[in-house]
Amino acid sequence: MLEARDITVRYGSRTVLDRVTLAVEPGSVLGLGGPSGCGKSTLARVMAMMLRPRSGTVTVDGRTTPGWRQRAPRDLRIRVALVYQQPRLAVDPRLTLTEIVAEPLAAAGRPDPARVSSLATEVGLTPDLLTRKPHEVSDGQLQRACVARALTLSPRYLICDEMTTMLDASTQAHLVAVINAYRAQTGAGILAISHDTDLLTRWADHTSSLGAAQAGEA
Ligand SMILES: Nc1ncnc2c1ncn2[C@@H]1O[C@H](COP(=O)(O)OP(=O)(O)OP(=O)(O)O)[C@@H](O)[C@H]1O
Repeated sequence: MLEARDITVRYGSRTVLDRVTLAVEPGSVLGLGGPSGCGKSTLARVMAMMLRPRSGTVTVDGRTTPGWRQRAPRDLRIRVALVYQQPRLAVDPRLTLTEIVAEPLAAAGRPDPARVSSLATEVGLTPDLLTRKPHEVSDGQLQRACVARALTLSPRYLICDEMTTMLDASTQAHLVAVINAYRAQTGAGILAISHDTDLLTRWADHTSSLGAAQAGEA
């Protein structure tokens, strides 16, 4: 289970999350909705151990992270992958799509071109696209690369933060299908964050909502 417990986050004097608790079960899709600005992306970053909360804990399969960002143990961090809403802000513009997909494997010191190639095929990237750089492809094509990149190290949990909001319906359907297949094969747990209640109803086994009250002043 990926569990956030009693998470409180403040930006300056503003409390964005106030003792929020949320758990993602292995093998299931938890949908998380809530109004714009209520703190969904903030919670996603905390659960991926990329943002240190003011208080609260994140536990991955029974292990509570002792630190955040680089201070979280690497083997714990790579259990949780995050796909962002805006792929252009999530990639190095100098890299080709192949290099983007391969990044986590390269960083781990174990390049695996066969895995990169099979993930690229799964997400629907053709060989001609793989040699291009981000400015030469569409948002949908780039997001396909970001989904493949998120799966390279076989995370136990995948957080999709408004992953398909900027995409056309067919790319959205394809990427949701890829993630569902990954979940079925591996038993991974998915946190699907979206303000699109139709998408969450179709995709998630359970849904939860961060209330507007979370966005109050401290
Ligand atoms: N680094 C930051 N510094 C200060 N305020 C921030 C920071 N990041 C987010 N905020 C503010 O915190 C609030 C919650 O932001 P967050 O992105 O987590 O909400 P959200 O529910 O994901 O919103 P949306 O659905 O619009 O993406 C917003 O008011 C946002 O402006």
